[in-house]
Amino acid sequence: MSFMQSLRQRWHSADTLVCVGLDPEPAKFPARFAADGDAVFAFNRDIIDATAEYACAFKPQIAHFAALRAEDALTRLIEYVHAKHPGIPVILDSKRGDIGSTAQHYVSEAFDRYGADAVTANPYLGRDSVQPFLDRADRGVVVLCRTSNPGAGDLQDLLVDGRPLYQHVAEKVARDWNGNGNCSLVVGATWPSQLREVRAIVGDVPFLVPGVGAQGGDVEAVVGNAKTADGTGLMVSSSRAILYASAGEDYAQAAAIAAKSLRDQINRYR
Ligand SMILES: O=c1ccn([C@@H]2O[C@H](COP(=O)(O)O)[C@@H](O)[C@H]2O)c(=O)[nH]1
Repeated sequence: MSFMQSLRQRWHSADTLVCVGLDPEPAKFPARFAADGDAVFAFNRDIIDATAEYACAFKPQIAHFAALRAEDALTRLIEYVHAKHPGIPVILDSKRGDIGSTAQHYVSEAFDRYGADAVTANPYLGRDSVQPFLDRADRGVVVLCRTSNPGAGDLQDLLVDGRPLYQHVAEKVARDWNGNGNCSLVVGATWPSQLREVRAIVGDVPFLVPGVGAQGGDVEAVVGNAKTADGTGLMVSSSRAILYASAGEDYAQAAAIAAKSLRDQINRYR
């Protein structure tokens, strides 16, 4: 099954638009992991098991693993999701982008080395840099459009032909790059009006929406502005607010409660 088919099936079968972000920070792990040489894997595995029921996708962020030299844990975690929670797609958040010949290696990294179902991609280098990702029709390509960070507008809002650059990205992806139907867009929860604008441009193209939870994005505004007509179309992503909901022995239970609470809040406004 392709990424898009898995995602749509998961939205409906599990009735959830929550994407659980996996951003390991060992300093925030509960004390029991201090002496565990495989803590990055073990902590994330527990979070995955606790939150799977509420997840339409998992999103490991590659820098959080690479900085810890924990690429092996990342590989095993993606395998673990596929084996223990089949049907929940994994989005590797690596925001890759380079000339085509190098991009091909980023494609292999995400899909062949790590086995991810989708990957985040930076459109800044243009069509040929994203093409190797687009060609993997069974995998998802999640293109940065209007990111959640405070400085997102520095470049993404620059006017080109009278319209902000992020709107051009949205239009290009929806009209030109999505021939295989495997594209989605990153639009931050912290920008409600931009969510609405991008939705109006791209129709039913799914959004990965980081920025709720620790970054303070408003869930009601996200859902109201960005859901599709059938009440789906979103992967509302939260990492720290779920992962580190408790630093005590109840960390997994607290993560489950946080994920369930986000799912319920989203569903209230769908
Ligand atoms: O625009 C973007 C794109 C990616 N991210 C990533 O999402 C998570 C957010 O973590 P929280 O703890 O829920 O704030 C993180 O991995 C970012 O690298 C983003 O925040 N904004």
